[in-house]
Parts: sequence; C-alpha cells; structure tokens
Amino acid sequence: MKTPGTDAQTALVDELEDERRYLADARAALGRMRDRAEALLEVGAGTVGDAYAAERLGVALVRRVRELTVDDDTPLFFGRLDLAEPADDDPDDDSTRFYVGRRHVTDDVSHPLVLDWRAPVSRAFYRASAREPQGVVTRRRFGSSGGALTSFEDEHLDRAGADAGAGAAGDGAGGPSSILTAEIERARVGPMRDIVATIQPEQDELVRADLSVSLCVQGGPGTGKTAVGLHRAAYLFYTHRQRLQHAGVLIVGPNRTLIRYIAQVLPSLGELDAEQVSVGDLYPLDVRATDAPDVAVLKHDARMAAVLHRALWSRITPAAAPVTVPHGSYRYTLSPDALDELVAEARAQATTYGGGRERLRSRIAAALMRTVENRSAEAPSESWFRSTSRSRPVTQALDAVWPPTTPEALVHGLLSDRAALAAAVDGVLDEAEQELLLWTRPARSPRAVRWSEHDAVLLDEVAGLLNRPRAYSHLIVDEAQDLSPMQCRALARRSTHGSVTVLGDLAQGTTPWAAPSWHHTLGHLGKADAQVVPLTTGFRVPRVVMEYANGLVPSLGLDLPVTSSLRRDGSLRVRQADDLVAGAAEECRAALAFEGSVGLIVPDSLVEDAAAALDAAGLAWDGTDAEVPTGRVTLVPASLAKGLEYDHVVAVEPARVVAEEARGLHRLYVVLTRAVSRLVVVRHEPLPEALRSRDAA
Ligand SMILES: Nc1ncnc2c1ncn2[C@@H]1O[C@H](COP(=O)(O)OP(=O)(O)OP(=O)(O)O)[C@@H](O)[C@H]1O
Repeated sequence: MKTPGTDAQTALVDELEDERRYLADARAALGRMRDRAEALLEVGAGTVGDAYAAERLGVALVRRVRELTVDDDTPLFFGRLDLAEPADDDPDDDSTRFYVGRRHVTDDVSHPLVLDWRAPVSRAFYRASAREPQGVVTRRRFGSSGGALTSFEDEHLDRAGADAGAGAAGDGAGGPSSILTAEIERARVGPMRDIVATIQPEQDELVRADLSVSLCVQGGPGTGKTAVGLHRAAYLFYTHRQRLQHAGVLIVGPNRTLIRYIAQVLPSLGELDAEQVSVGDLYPLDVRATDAPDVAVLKHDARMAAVLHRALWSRITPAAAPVTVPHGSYRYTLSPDALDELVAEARAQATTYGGGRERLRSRIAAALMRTVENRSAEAPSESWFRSTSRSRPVTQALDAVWPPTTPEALVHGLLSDRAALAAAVDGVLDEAEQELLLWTRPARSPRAVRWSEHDAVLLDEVAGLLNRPRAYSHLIVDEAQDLSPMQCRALARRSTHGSVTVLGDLAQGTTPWAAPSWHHTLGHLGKADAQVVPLTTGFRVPRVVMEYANGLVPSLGLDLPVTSSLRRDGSLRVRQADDLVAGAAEECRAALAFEGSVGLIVPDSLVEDAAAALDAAGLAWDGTDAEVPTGRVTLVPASLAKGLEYDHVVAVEPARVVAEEARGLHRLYVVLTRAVSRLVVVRHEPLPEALRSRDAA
C-alpha cells in the first residue's frame, strides 16, 4: 500500500514530467519562430523597395534570428506564476498561468508560452511576497542542469506565509529557497552570468526603476551592482526600445578589462545595442607619456574646467579691421564697432564656442545683406547670403575675432606657454600648481605632443566647450567611486537631458581622486538629486571571507553600512610562505582540484615573478586581457582586480598591496573580496594590523 507521502511524491514527479513536456514544446515553438525569421531574412532583401530599407530590415532580422537562437544549455524559463486573476496587461488574454524566462516565446497563433523576464507581468515573479502577494497564488522556481529541468519548488503566497515552500520535487527539494541558494552558490567558470532567475526584490526595484529616474547605488563588494546595471540596461531597452534606439544607452566602466568582461554578459540578456566604453576611452588618445602623481591629480581637479573655459573664451578679441565684400560693382562694409556688437550678441547666446562661431558667421552675412538691401534696389538672393557667409573676407574676419581651434591646439597652447597659462589660471590655481602643469619640454606643434592618459580629461573638456558631444538617454556608470571630478564632467556632458545609474562602493575607491561621498560625485555629474540607495547583501563573497575583509573597513574612514553575505559556504586560509610566488603557485595547483576559476591576485610589482612561478610549476595561465582563456588560472595584478571575480582566489602579500599605493588599504579590500568560494592569503611579511586576528588561521 502506498503511503500518502509517496502519493504526493508521485504527483510531484508527474508534475515535473509535465513541466519538461512544456519546456520541450516551448523549445520547438522557439525553433519555429527562428525558422520564420530566417525565411523572412531570405526573402526580405528582394522584396523591399529601396536599398536603405532593405538594409534596415536585414539588420533587424539578423538580430531577431540571433535573439531567437536556442541555447540548449539554459532552460527557456526558470519560473512560473499562477495568478488569482488574469493579468490586466492584455484584455484578450485570460490566462492566469505564466512561465517566466529570458525571452518571449509564442506558439504559432501568437499565444505566449514564455514571458520575457522584463515584461510587466514578470515583475510579480521578483517582487511578490507572502506579505504582499501581488495577485500571485503560487510562485514556482525551477532547478535545472545542462538545459534540462531537474526540480521545482513552490511558494504558496496566498496562504499568508504559513506554507510558503510546500511542494518541491526533484533534487532541489529541501527548503523554501534551496533552488535559489543553489543557483547563487553555483561555481563560476566563465565570465559573470546573468542573474535573471534570481534577481532579489531590492535589486529588481533598481532594475525596473523608471527611465527618468537617476539612481546611485552604494553597495558593498558582490552585492550585485554590476549585475543590476546590466539588467537595468536590458530592461530599459526592452521597455523603451524605440526611444533608446535613437538616443541610446552608454555603459561606462573603469577599464577595458571590466568592459570586456561585462560585454560577455549583455548578449545573454538579449541586449546587443548598448555602447560600452571605458572611462579612459571617452576621448581616444594615443598615450605616449606619463604624469607625475601630483600633476595627474591636478589635471583631474574640477578647477581645470574653469581654467580651460577661460583659456578658450579669452581667444575672442575685438575687431581690428572692417569686413568688406563686393556686390555688383559696389563694395559693402561692416565697421569694427558693428562687428564687435555682433560678437557680443553671439557670445551672449552661445552655448558652445563652435556653435557661437557659426552663429556669428551668419550674423555677419545677415548684417552685410541688410547693408546691401538698404543701398541697392535689388535685394540679394539666398545664395548670395550663403556664399557671402562662406566668403574669404567673412571667414578672415571671423578667424580674427573668434579664432577656430581644436582641443589639442588649445591644450598645447596653454601648457607650453607660461604667459598664456598664467592668464588662464589667474585666481584659480596658485603658482606652484602652474609650475606643475607647465610642460618642461613643450612639443613644437599640437600634432607632436606626447599626451598622457590624464590629458584626455582636459581635451574632452575643451571638446565639450567647442561642440556638444553626443548625449545619451541613459548612462550606466560602474565603479563610479573612482571617477574624478573632470571625468564626472565628461559624463555629465553626455547625459545632459538623460538619466543615470551610478554604481559604486566608496570603500573600494582606489584612485587619488576617489569620492569621499556620493554627494560630490553626483554634483559633478550634474545629478545632485539622484537617489542614493544602499545594497548590503553580498552574493559573491562567502560570509567567512566577507567578515575577514570587513575587518579593514573601520580603517578606511568612511561611514558605510556593513555588507553581509548570503553565502554560508566557502573557506578562508592564511598561509605563511618564505617563497611567496612559489607558495602561491602551489596554492593555484591545489585550487585546480576544485571546480571553477582560479584568480591569482598579486601586488603589481610581483606580476613578473608570479608569471615565472606559474610557468615553473607547469600551470597554464592567462592574463586579464585574454580574449579566450587557455586554462582556469588567471594572473591578476592587484590594480586590475576591481569588478572581477573568481571561484578560488589566491591573494598574495597583503602588506605589499597596501604599501604599493596611497590608498592601499582600499585596494586590499578589493583584492580580498574577489572570491566566490575560497580565499587563500599567502603572506611573507606580517599582515596589516586590521587583519592580524586571523593570522594564526
Ligand atoms: N540576485 C542574484 N542572484 C544570483 N547571483 C547574484 C545576484 N546578485 C548578484 N549576484 C552575483 O554576485 C556576484 C557579484 O555581483 P556583481 O559583480 O554585480 O557585484 P558588485 O556589487 O558589482 O561587486 P564589486 O563591488 O565587487 O564590483 C556576481 O557573480 C553576480 O552574478
């Protein structure tokens, strides 16, 4: 005789079978959607009238085909919602059951089989709780392996929390959130994955905030800031595709390594359109020189904006000669005084130097035209106006009173010439600062300058004064705690009328100009009214490692909420080694016994030694710039560790990480918070004071 328990068990197993069949049907339907898109692609180009439309259609269809590609390794859905009543999004649809997945899948008559996670109805999947069921009777989460469903778990939200985890089938059974926990604790093998199956309510609120809302997310290491930013990009594209296709979303990261890393996540989010750029590449520059640290700090100082502004606009000079143009057998003239009046008007109305110059050109031509009209019976034509405005005398006058320039020419002129610099910095920078800025061996021409990476912020500032840069509807800025005031200004110019999502952690600020508070950064970004929202639950770093790293926070002089961790697994070990790099290589070899990626993070000065030690140990390894990894070990200089994560981290010589830079403690905090499962600290010198309690471990 069967016990009631086994009956229930059998019912659950049957139900899992039903779900597997549903998944197979949805996969087949997706395959047909793709076939249809491909067929359209084949005939599309031939049937559309003009070449431009054909190309547009082709691009859209290629993208559609790519979006519909079936990925057999991930199930098409990860959740199911049973609602009390039909959702009111679509009056023709009275379904109360929805499957939530990475993209829409419809059957042959356009009936939805799977809803995109970004669709309005899906919101309840992330937000509903026993306290606020939001119309949800049952929320089902699916466990999977290699694209196959292996389990499910139900929360009955209508039962007021009394029974919020009743049914569970398959290998994921065990607790109300075992599928969630298993998903969160899964080992990392490649780059970061999307988190659409497990977005938490507090993250979802940020992801789905209105396009008009500017947010600043202060979150400790591994609280999902980058993930939230990327999912927000995907959500905004989905919800406002038309609008964002024109004005776009720009994702800005601190360096190319992180950009490359996150670029691999975006396509899996079904989003291929967001532009991604590192903050240093906003003004592309062939960098061939370095700056002393104090010079770099000065170049990033907001006061430089005032200096450059003055240097540029002071190029406008009073007219010394009249403008004279011929018309018929006469010559018509504009006096220097009349010209100066036009300059004053154009200047008062100009928002950019370049725009003002063009406005002045038109005004000069218009004034000359009026003179002609007053004196001759025959009014000059529109083409006379156009050719006059482009004529040599007008351009010469313009060049004299409102000289053209380029960012390179202006900065070259300023930093090579003591008198020009003194005039521009008067009352803004002191003499010592002027000396710092002046080039000791100026290049002969702007083209011959050997620019430093920090010159980019000066050049971009001037470029922005000359002409308005492209502005985006939404800007997502990762690791924003490291932005300098001048970098913030560069971003502000690109989002004048748009909104921003600023992501960062003040405790991880490692640049000399790192923000002391979000108030500063947001002010320079021109978004002082952005809401600052904390995220304090960590998903990456295991609790034991997080608590260890948190030991450093009181020494950072910041008032921040403590980051806790959702992960109870993981381990921490501190090892004393006489030969640091050999010890580290040994630890890497041991780490390979586990599943997942291994990051060997070393002080920058030890990179070469560590590489040699890995080679000597016969371990295959990659640098952080590897497009396609050859092995599971990555060698990471401490200065590039930010934003990255590895299943197993071997962190070498904390004391040296701290000693190698001014904000070394912040850097160490970054280094110690990269591990998803295990952290091994290899040291020779004593640990920094704040970590000593663990030294005996
Ligand atoms: N809701 C979630 N479910 C599962 N995993 C999550 C969730 N949120 C974040 N994660 C994972 O936690 C890890 C850390 O996320 P992420 O890199 O976005 O954090 P971060 O706040 O940007 O960290 P850092 O400050 O160190 O750069 C990633 O592997 C991410 O996929």
